[in-house]
Amino acid sequence: MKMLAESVQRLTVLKPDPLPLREHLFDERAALASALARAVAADLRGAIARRGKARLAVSGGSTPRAFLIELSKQTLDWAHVTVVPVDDRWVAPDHPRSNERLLRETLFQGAAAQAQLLPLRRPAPTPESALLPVLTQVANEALPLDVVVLGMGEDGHVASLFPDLARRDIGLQPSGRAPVLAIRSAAAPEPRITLTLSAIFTAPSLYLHIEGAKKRAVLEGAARDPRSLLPIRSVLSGAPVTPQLYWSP
Ligand SMILES: O=C1O[C@H](COP(=O)(O)O)[C@@H](O)[C@H](O)[C@H]1O
Repeated sequence: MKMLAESVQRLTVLKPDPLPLREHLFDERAALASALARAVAADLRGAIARRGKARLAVSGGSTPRAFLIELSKQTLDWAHVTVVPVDDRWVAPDHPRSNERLLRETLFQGAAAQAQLLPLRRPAPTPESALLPVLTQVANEALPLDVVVLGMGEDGHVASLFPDLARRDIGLQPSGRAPVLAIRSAAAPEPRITLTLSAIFTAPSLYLHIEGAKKRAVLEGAARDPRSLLPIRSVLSGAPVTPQLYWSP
């Protein structure tokens, strides 16, 4: 495994707005996937040791596939782990764009299939019509989280919190009241459902899993610019813990 560097850095030169970020940089995606899986598994074991259960929220999309497969191979008491996607697309669970499908195909394999999956998507026509039962179940069974692994789109979105988010007052507030939000975005081809930052920020371990030079430039731009309205900036500026960046080209 090659790791280029690991350090705690402040990713801005614009004072007074230092944004702490602990960086784990790799030159290969496979090395990143196994290192991140080991780190997340250690956090989950710690949570199970402390309180008998662990709650994990993971991102969807294309980036986390190798990491989720590596995580499924980690030895831990999976029967005491609850997994919730940080967001999902409002499509059938067998649809190629379903984040729930990604989780079932990758993480929920072998011993890890004993974990409890808490899907965000329901067999209802719209995310708005299912919001109350989903929100209630997330609040009761998934929060507070122990570990969150957030991806990021090239437009700076995290989970399904897009730059054109209408309800920034709910989705991006560090201590908002609603843990779940229904999403309609011009950037997304389908309706979505997502955890809000107030739900994400309940976790004492927050990882950013970001791959590629373009996404890194977006991240660093958002970290440098205090006026940035990108959702990733709200993560960096609002997180109550130091986010850990796992990055590879
Ligand atoms: O739509 C989504 O996008 C982001 C980033 O996805 P990627 O394909 O660029 O890795 C992801 O984190 C989120 O969970 C997903 O629903």
